[in-house]
Amino acid sequence: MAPTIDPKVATAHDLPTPDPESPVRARKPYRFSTLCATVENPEMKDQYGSSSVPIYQSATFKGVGNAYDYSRSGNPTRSHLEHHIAKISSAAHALTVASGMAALDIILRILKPGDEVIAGDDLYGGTNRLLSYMRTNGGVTVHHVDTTNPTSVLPFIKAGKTRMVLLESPTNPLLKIVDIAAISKDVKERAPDAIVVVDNTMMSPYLQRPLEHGADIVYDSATKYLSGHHDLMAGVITCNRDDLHKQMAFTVNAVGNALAPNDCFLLLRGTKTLALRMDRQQATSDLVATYLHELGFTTHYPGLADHPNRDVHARIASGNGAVLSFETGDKELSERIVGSTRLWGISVSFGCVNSLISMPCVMSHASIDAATRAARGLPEDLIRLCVGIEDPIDLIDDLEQALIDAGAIAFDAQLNKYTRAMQSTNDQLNQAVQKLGLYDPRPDEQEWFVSAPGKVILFGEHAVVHGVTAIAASVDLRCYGLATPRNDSKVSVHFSDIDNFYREWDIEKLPWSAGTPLAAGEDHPDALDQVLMDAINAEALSDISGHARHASLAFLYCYIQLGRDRKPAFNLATRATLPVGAGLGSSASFSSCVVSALLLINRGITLPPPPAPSTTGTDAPAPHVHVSHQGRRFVPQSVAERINKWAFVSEKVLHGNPSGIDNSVAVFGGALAYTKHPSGPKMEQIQSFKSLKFLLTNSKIPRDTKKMVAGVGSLKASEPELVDGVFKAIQSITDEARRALADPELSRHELLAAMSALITENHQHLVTLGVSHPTLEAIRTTAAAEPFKLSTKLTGAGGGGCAVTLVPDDFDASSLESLMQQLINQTFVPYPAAIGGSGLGILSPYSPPQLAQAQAQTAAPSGQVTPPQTPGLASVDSGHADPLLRIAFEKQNIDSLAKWADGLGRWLYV
Ligand SMILES: Nc1ncnc2c1ncn2[C@@H]1O[C@H](COP(=O)(O)OP(=O)(O)O)[C@@H](O)[C@H]1O
Ligand SMILES: C[C@@](O)(CCOP(=O)(O)O)CC(=O)O
Repeated sequence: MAPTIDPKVATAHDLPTPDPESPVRARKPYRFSTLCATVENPEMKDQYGSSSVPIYQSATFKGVGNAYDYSRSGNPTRSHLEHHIAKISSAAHALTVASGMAALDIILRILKPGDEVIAGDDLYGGTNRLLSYMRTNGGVTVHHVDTTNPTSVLPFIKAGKTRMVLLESPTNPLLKIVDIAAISKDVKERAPDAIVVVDNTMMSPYLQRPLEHGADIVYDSATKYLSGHHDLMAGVITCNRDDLHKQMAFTVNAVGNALAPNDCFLLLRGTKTLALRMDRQQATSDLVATYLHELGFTTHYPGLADHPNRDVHARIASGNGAVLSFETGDKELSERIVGSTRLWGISVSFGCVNSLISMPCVMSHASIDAATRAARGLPEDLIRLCVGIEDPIDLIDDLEQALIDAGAIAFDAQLNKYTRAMQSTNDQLNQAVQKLGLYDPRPDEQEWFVSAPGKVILFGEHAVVHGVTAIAASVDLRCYGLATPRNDSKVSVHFSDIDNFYREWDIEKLPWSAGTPLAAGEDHPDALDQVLMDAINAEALSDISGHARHASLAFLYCYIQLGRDRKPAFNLATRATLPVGAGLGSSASFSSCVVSALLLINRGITLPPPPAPSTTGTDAPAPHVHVSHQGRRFVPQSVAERINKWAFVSEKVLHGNPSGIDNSVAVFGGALAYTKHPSGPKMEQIQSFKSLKFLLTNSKIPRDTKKMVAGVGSLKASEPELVDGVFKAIQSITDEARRALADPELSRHELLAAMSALITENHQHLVTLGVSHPTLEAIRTTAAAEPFKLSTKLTGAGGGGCAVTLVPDDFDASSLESLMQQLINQTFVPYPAAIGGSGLGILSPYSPPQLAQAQAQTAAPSGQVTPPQTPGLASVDSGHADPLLRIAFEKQNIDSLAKWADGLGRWLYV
């Protein structure tokens, strides 16, 4: 290609609208999106007619006296880009440099010592930093003025002194509007030598063309809208004045910060879709701004009817852009909101196709000191939103979920919509919500109903205790825990599944002073407090033995550790649809129920305000649509993590040295690849696991996880080589299983074959570790025999308990029936299991009408008050503190327990 113009001496651009075809019907000028998409420079035709401008990735050009010699001074790809930028900006000249700040640097080098600059007071932090540098090192005086009011600029415009006026409209991040046209006019009249410079990054040439309103130089950080994908850094400068262009082109060449060829190409490509992206981004911004405004947040966006100087903006710009900001009234609340979003990326910058969220005071504007920020009215709690091209419903849903998680909005049952919570601290929020009659803020005086699933370990049990990765998933069998307040000074437990065990303790007689108390809110250390354990055993459990003693010890240990401040009086009733002690993680689901009830009662965790009623997404008007959560995801991650840490403590009391995999599955649900680690477990959700079908068979041989785990520990000590070899082999089995489950190219048939082989292999290693049992081998043999030919392994601690059999998709119902019958004939209990469901659930405390209905339907046996007697309980003023619920829970048939619990109201899940 032979360039025909000298890029260093550009001429004013004619917009490349074709010449009129006839004097009667003239061709109209191209509109903006056409100009963007059409990269054409009639003076630089490509020799091959390439549709896309080639990248001249060359530092030097051969020959002497040609148009290009060295890429710092000029490069054909850059010439194309600069031509294109000038064209879409309706400018005579464009320069492209390494970043937006590089562009400002080039512009500020026009200044000389002694010059005065007038700049806005709501500037981007980087602009502010460079101006401060010029003040200290360049002998330049900078006046920061409220440019939103043109008259406040007037006193600073001094003929012969003012050399530059730096404007931005709308400002970032407060979206203040500056009348560029009025100020330019004033400057030209009073200081004709002064140059008006406009940072147009917030608008891009699509929405605003300051050169048409009197500006001399316009610059953009092209990292933002012009490129649009956050895949490059670039700055562009446009102007109509030849002298200024010449001076700045000289500086670009002299300092060597011109844009590199590859980035020129990317930027050229990005600009082609500028109008398209911006249309979508600002339409969504309008929705988001309206949503926040209607919730009652102070929202800054020029599209809002009450935005100050909106009329000025409408005069100089043709759109509102895609940056907005809002205030919450509380910096910590803002931090929680920002931290709770998932779709909105926490990042500086804007203008990208992906939506971003940030807090300017701690991010983009952190380089302005706090006192200056305060003086310039930049709120510390301000959240900036930079809207991308994602689906607006997803964006608003994600934002709404974050506002809920952070406690910024609450559901108003009367209005049937979310409204802004009055204040932000928990107590203030509780007061506000209490005033609205939404939920009882006295958690120790209300009933809490919780549940957690059991689990099946598919690969890696026992080895996981010693650092090997295991794969486990939740099963659709759960433990339920109901905490009912008492109005005496006793705490009690009722374990229906352990011989209907019931025991109560005088709260004051428990060993509160034994051991080392934890500070309020402190996490439990790794090791259990043995002094406290011994004291509980001696003082509260001396006459109890077996399962009931272990379960009571776990309960009392956590009760004392978590309840020192409140010493709450209540009864905890537990029941499970899971077989206890059969290797399906009953202890972990029990532990998760115990500690979540204790944490709720003691305010160790708090729930966000209530969720909106679910809709299907089609029947409600956007943007108040809920599509992503049906009670799921309601319990925030931080709350789930805290519950999981305490569930692990309870598991340690029960099991001595557990890996933590069982409680993690009980709390988080789904399927997990889990690896124990000194700095905290590594967990990864496995999605594809859910589609596999299993048959669980209970051998009905009781065994004790603690003893089985200890047994493997002793074998490891006596035969380290053997056991380490087995662990290594198990690690490669779990690695292989994870690879297979994640491999999209593996056919279903191949996946099932691989899983079957790995199951068989893993079981053999467990046999070597000595944790199988003749009954488990019998189950395996039955399932492996003709005509079934299925793979089985023990699951969990072994020594009895359950076996798990993989059931292929094409295994017909009658064969399954016949296999189950054969197992039943051998006195085993088989059941097909659904896996991968929800983790920990909490029955919504927000007085669901269904609850009252369910309670009304539960016939209370006449005159019966189940132990403990709780006179006066009915007077407890809470959502559903009613002894009838406890009676119904304890009397419910085990087969209908899950259904009954589901029917009580809305469950809020992790
Ligand atoms: N529903 C329940 N109620 C009371 N305690 C329970 C319940 N489920 C489990 N536990 C406690 O967990 C222990 C069983 O743990 P473990 O032997 O590991 O069996 P699993 O393999 O089912 O987890 C019981 O001895 C008891 O202490
Ligand atoms: C044996 C083990 O790997 C799994 C738990 O077994 P069980 O579900 O309690 O039978 C122990 C552990 O990981 O803590």
